[in-house]
Amino acid sequence: MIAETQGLEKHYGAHPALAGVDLAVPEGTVYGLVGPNGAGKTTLLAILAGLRRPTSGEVRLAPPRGRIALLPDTPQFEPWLTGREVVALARRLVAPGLPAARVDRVLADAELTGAADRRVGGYSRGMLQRLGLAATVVGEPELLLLDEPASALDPAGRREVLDLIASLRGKATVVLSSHILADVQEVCDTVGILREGRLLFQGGLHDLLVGRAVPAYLVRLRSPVGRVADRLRAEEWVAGVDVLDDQRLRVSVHSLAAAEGLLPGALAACEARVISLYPQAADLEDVFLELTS
Ligand SMILES: Nc1ncnc2c1ncn2[C@@H]1O[C@H](COP(=O)(O)OP(=O)(O)OP(=O)(O)O)[C@@H](O)[C@H]1O
Repeated sequence: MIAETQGLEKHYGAHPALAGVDLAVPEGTVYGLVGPNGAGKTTLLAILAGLRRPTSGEVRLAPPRGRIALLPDTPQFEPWLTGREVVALARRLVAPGLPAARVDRVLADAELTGAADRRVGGYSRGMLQRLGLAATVVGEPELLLLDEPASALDPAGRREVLDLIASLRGKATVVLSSHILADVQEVCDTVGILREGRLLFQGGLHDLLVGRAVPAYLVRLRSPVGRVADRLRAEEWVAGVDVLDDQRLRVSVHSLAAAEGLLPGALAACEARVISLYPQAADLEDVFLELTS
């Protein structure tokens, strides 16, 4: 593990923001810390970064402090500096030994080459977030802590930041916090679900999704769906059928593997004219609701 905590607690006055967190971040993963507002995500990241002291519990970090970088949720830069100056300053502070050419390299990775000599006071939110990432990775940290890196951005800005984070896989370990579950599902391989200062689940995204939310098939038909829905409901391997509109059915099943063999035959038996048939993977949002409700 590159980062671990044991029995971590943080109280603000009498309020327990973290109530016994055993975090385990495997090296090389993109770890998504998810939870609703106030769950304790920022507090946990700030403790890992050494910016806040825990009330009790242990923190074990494999890299030295200098190889750990935190990007806060709304990075602030002096507005009169240019993007290049911001990143150059970060390099001089955290990794003076690295070649200066690295500044241009990370600016290019963040797609800021064209804007590098403009003052950051005129940057959009998405550009500021990408600049923050560039300034965070310029020192080649081993562990990157990103607090809500994409949450405040529009879809295009989020896309760019998520792509940038995905490109870090294999180069560094990333822990990012988010309350946007689709982002976490897309970019993370390990997930920790935090609620009211407690980890409700921690492990591989795949392990979380498999066997939790009910698996289902989305079936699109050219023929009327009502009769087919009634026939399928009678099958014991079918958990339920929702009629979504006059062409589409959502067929929930007990096991995708069993349904793979049985559903085509059942549709053929009703002489249904099938346009498409898709398995619907469980969604982090469903599982999150199931775990936190
Ligand atoms: N400096 C502080 N003083 C007092 N209470 C605090 C402080 N910082 C956080 N809290 C409280 O601790 C709890 C956890 O806050 P934290 O910011 O860590 O959660 P979060 O999951 O990051 O939430 P958000 O998504 O809203 O940023 C919240 O109830 C918050 O009000």
